[in-house]
Amino acid sequence: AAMSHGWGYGPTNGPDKWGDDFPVANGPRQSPINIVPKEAQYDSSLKALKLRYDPSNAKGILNNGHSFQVDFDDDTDSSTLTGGPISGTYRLRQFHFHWGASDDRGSEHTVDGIKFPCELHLVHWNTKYPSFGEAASQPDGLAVVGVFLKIGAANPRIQKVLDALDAIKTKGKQTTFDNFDAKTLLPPSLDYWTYDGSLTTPPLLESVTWIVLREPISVNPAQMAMFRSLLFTGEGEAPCCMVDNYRPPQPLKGRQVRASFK
Ligand SMILES: COc1ccc(C)cc1NC(=O)Nc1ccc2c(c1)[B-](O)(O)OC2
Ligand SMILES: [Zn+2]
Repeated sequence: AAMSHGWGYGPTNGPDKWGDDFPVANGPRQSPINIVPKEAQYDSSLKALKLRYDPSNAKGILNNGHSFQVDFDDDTDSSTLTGGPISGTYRLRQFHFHWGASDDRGSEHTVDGIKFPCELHLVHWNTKYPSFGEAASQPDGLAVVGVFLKIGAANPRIQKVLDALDAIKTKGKQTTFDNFDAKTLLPPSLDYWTYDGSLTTPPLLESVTWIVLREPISVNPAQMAMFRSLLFTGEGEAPCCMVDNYRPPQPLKGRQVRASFK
């Protein structure tokens, strides 16, 4: 039955219910997955990732009711992803995160069953298509770089993003966010696992080449708490904390996970 109040992460509209409105939820290339490093195949033909981001492309930051995202101007090829497992040029459109109510969970991908407290997704679309929307419905339309966050030392690079969250506490709020270099959010090593998958939120389109970095970045507990200060709900609604906005791992269904490193 159609979800009366839209999809979410609660007991009545969460990941187990998404298949009611989005049958592709049970498709052959759903995401996220549990990554088992020992079963990933090293592929020497995989190229190094090349991320060239122009900080001036950052436009705004938005609470979309499921996460928050930083949006970029993707009208030109000034912020792009090339190399890695993909061919052609993919443009950076936005990045966002998924996180838990406590540090023991929150990531979407897991590694040997381990959940991280948070996961960053940098979303890029294939410029062989005329727009993001078009690309999102094509099997090679999107390339998403996933980065795990672990609890450790404070991360000065993420602080500018976290300091903007006060202004977008409730669903639908957005504010300007300029001059931000998303490359500063990446770890020193760009070693990655890659596999063919999907959006991890409805419409769950099977259009994503996933590129999950092996090395996490760190945030300290106070920074992690700032993620948890956001609300799923809009202004004036009964407040519901934005936490546990992650989909659990989905069946691999015979897919191969490749590694860019030995
Ligand atoms: C209602 O949302 C839409 C409507 C129309 C179109 C064409 C796309 C979307 N959604 C969308 O792109 N989500 C989306 C995009 C990229 C990523 C994820 C979700 B993720 O898996 O969390 O990480 C990578
Ligand atoms: Zn995501």
